Amino acid sequence: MIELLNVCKFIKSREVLRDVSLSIESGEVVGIKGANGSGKTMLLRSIAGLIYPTSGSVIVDGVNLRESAAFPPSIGLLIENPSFLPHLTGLKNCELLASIKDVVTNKQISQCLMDVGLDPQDTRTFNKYSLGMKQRLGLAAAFMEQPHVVLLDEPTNALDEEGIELLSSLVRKSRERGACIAIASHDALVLETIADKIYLMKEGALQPASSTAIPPVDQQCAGTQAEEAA
Ligand SMILES: Nc1ncnc2c1ncn2[C@@H]1O[C@H](COP(=O)(O)OP(=O)(O)OP(=O)(O)O)[C@@H](O)[C@H]1O
Repeated sequence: MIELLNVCKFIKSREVLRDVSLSIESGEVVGIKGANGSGKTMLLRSIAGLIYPTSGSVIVDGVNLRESAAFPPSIGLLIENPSFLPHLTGLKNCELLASIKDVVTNKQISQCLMDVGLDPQDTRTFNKYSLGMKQRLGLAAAFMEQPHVVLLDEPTNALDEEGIELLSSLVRKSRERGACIAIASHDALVLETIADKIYLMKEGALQPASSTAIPPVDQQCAGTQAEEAA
């Protein structure tokens, strides 16, 4: 479980997170939307233990990140541009990353590449990948160890329709196995499709997003009739 309590973060006297409280349960997908520079990435970075709050606390799977100076024990991250070694293939890059924890087999890594629509046998090196292929590889790396916490920053960047479908399927499967998932995205439609709850980040403060859903047809008619009557 992820729990943020009254998190404030100042960077050079600028408040980039303002009294943010948020909890994400196991098996829950939380979407975060908001304007450029509103603080979405900062929020994800604080959950990942990449920045510490100036005040307040971030507790991930029972670990208070600031107190223990630790990273969350089981985490998959796609934050900003995924960086890989340019002269290795996608498969080799993932195998190298996986060797750090050594919790997945090469067969599972190949399967994860296929799950994002990449060919594990592709001999092209990362520097020959298209933007969308790079993004897909970033997603494969984030999901390959089946982490309990998954943080995705703009995961639909550069993805085509098929890529977005595959991403949605990976998110659904992770939710089913009980992962806590946070997704920051400008793509409101994708968030509405895959998130259980959606929040709006505004100038560092987090608030529940008002629904942008189209009202049911009968209500639309009622509205039109009322306008006509008036
Ligand atoms: N390395 C940094 N040093 C200082 N301030 C930073 C740094 N990175 C981001 N900021 C500031 O933190 C605030 C929040 O930035 P953040 O990257 O979280 O926004 P965002 O909502 O993810 O935006 P976008 O939609 O453009 O990705 C902005 O005011 C930004 O200028």
